[in-house]
Amino acid sequence: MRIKICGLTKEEDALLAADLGAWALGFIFYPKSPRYVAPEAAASIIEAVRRRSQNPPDCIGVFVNENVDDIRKIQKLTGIDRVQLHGDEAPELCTQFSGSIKAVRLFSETDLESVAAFDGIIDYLLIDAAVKGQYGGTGQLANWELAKKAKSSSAPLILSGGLDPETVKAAWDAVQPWALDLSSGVEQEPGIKDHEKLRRLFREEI
Ligand SMILES: O=C(O)c1ccccc1N[C@@H]1O[C@H](COP(=O)(O)O)[C@@H](O)[C@H]1O
Repeated sequence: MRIKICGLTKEEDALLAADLGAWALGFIFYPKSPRYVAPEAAASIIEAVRRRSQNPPDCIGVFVNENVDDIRKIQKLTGIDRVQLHGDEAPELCTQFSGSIKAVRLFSETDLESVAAFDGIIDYLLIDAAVKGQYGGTGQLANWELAKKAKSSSAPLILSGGLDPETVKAAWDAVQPWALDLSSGVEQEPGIKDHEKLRRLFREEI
């Protein structure tokens, strides 16, 4: 099971997720999020993870409708491995970044048409819950039936949205994604991870 742990703001949480075997760690650079982390703080956490982990996970920066120059500045400052574009970014913007993850919220079947436009441009397609007025970190489940249909994309699928240690197995069995992404479902409070929930998650046999 490949797992991304997102919304990290503390070094000890990131180190634990890395030690438990997370495939990727996510840092939210969207100022309106309660999980926002300043780029300087993220840089220090990423440096610690790379120095102290045997097998350092991919470090991913999450952006919402940010401009290309500001994303590049944060990439350079933090050393993130990839960007996750979690807003209304057009395919043209995604072409500016190699190895990107594009998050898509599927409200209905018609939104599947927008997924096709990213074929060949992105490295991973992330399906998140569709909640009007919120870009992510909602704690709501995505529509797994629509997520399954999005697997027709050429990009490997990462399933996200409201997952926690209790729901990951059902999500994995139902959608068979390439990876799962968890944030609020392994928190004590926004931005602070619950170590017991993280341990329970990685004990799940999927
Ligand atoms: O976590 C946030 O606050 C956030 C804000 C804006 C865009 C994305 C955000 N997080 C991403 O949302 C999904 C699902 O989160 P959850 O498991 O439902 O809490 C995940 O990919 C986070 O990276």
